[in-house]
Amino acid sequence: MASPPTASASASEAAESGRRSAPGPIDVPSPRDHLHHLLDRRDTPRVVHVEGTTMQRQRGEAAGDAAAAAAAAKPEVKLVTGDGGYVLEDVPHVCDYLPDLPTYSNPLQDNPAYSVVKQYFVNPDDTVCQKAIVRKDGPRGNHFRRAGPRQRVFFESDEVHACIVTCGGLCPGLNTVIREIGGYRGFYACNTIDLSPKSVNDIHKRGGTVLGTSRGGHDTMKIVDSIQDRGINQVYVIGGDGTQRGAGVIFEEIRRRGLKVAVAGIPKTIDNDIPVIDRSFGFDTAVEEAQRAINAAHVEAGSAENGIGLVKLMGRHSGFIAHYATLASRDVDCCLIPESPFYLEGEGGLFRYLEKRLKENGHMVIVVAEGAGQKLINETKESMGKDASGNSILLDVGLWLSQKIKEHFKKIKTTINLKYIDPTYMIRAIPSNASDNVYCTLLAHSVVHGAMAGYTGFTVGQVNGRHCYIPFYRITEKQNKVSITDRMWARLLSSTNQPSFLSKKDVEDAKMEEERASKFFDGPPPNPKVEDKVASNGKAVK
Ligand SMILES: Nc1ncnc2c1ncn2[C@@H]1O[C@H](COP(=O)(O)OP(=O)(O)O)[C@@H](O)[C@H]1O
Ligand SMILES: O=P(O)(O)OC[C@H]1O[C@](O)(COP(=O)(O)O)[C@@H](O)[C@@H]1O
Ligand SMILES: [Mg+2]
Repeated sequence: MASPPTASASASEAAESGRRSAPGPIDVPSPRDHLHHLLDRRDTPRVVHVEGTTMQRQRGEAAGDAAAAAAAAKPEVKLVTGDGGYVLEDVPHVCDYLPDLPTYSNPLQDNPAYSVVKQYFVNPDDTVCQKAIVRKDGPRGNHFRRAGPRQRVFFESDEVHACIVTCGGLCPGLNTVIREIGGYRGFYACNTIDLSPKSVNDIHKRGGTVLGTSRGGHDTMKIVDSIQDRGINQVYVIGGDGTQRGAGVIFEEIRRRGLKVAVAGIPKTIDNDIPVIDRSFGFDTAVEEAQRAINAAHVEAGSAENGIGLVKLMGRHSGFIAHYATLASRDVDCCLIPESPFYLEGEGGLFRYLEKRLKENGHMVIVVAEGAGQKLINETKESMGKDASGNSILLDVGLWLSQKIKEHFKKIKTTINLKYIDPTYMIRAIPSNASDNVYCTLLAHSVVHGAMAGYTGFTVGQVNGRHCYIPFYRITEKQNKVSITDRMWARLLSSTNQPSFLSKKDVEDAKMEEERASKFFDGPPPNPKVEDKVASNGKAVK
């Protein structure tokens, strides 16, 4: 097993030195506070804290009673602290609960294709920092274990009996990931397909998933029974936040049963709503494909008097596709996303802006993310309940908005030509583009390397351009959202010239909220206050 990085200062020393009182309305975390945030997460009561090279495990399952079993079923936070406010949020390893497993030399070293590589195996101590921007006097911050092939592996090739499962909505690139992981079996007897190099040969050129997908129906005990009965020892789970949550529960049950089974996730979401990682696969493809719909809307709008082209794009809670598709297109006059509430009537409202834009330009294009304006719609329509996975079913903002715009212009006796385009399912059903294909391939390789090395209970992800292994709880504890207080959203506002729909107070509230969230979830900030400085020996610098 990979040994954690050495640290000259003890965590308690570093933690003690970092403690400071809250200096203002926004409490900037010291390294100690940050550690406490990690340790105190509601759903993560069990902690394995590693100082330097010594692992100290604090686990309750040995007691064997119900409380201990319940505690054992909760996710575990595995921390390694080092010099200068360094924190590694490590992932579980099969050796954590099966300490005496044999290891084997990685068969890849005999692969002629890789013989030219200078240093093929990654150093087991390599970690990837979560925040790319740090200051010389700031803490080094949060890190994740670097992905890649290890010299020693915990599974012999012949012994591997893997399964792949895809869940949730479709996303371009699913088949590429399946193809690159290689093929094995799924969970349920009447619902599995055997994959072979031949059968997966050209699936990356097809949209959808050759395995099929579904929502709901997660039954942890049945799934783990099935894994056990079939002798599966590597489980690859491709899916979004819901799926990764499900994978976390499967992993906990597998650990409770003491099975030598690696459970690894590959984050899938066209919405790009998974936190921590740079972007999710399929997102790039979706933004590219959305251009076709936006172009069509622009052509339609530009060819009619007072033409309005309205395009709905996916994005349940996160408007990234709409945001980036708008920025890429430059033909869009207004982009509406779930993160930025808007209103229709009055000064600064959508209708005034539409009237102005039509007067100036004779036509316009609006892009709306499917989760935008749901509160507004709910004022007049009943909610649609939940899907089988428990996600709220959204009301169609595109149809609603089309109706509202038509009613408004009728009221002010202005003739308009509105064309509504909903390309959502067409976008997510296409195969991945070249860039996503390469991304999926590399993610698939990284996840297999992790499982072979015995890591488990992790999701593979790209952070600051490097692949790493991220504990499940980090991926599922919050959603990645468009930050309406950062430069990227400002760039969009300046490119479309649309109103921000936000009052000064809304902006202040949004800033406070985002700062609070990043304090809790993202680790120490790059610019801690002077009193929070920590020297390389872990002592506070005054
Ligand atoms: N908290 C959870 N525990 C166990 N399984 C879950 C949990 N949340 C979602 N799931 C399961 O994960 C699968 C996919 O979830 P869903 O929300 O539909 O898609 P996505 O993974 O794309 O977000 C479903 O089968 C759902 O039942
Ligand atoms: O109609 P469906 O198939 O339930 O999917 C709709 C949802 O699926 C998505 O495409 C992806 O959502 P998930 O990542 O949760 O699967 C959303 O953008 C959309 O709201
Ligand atoms: Mg989801």
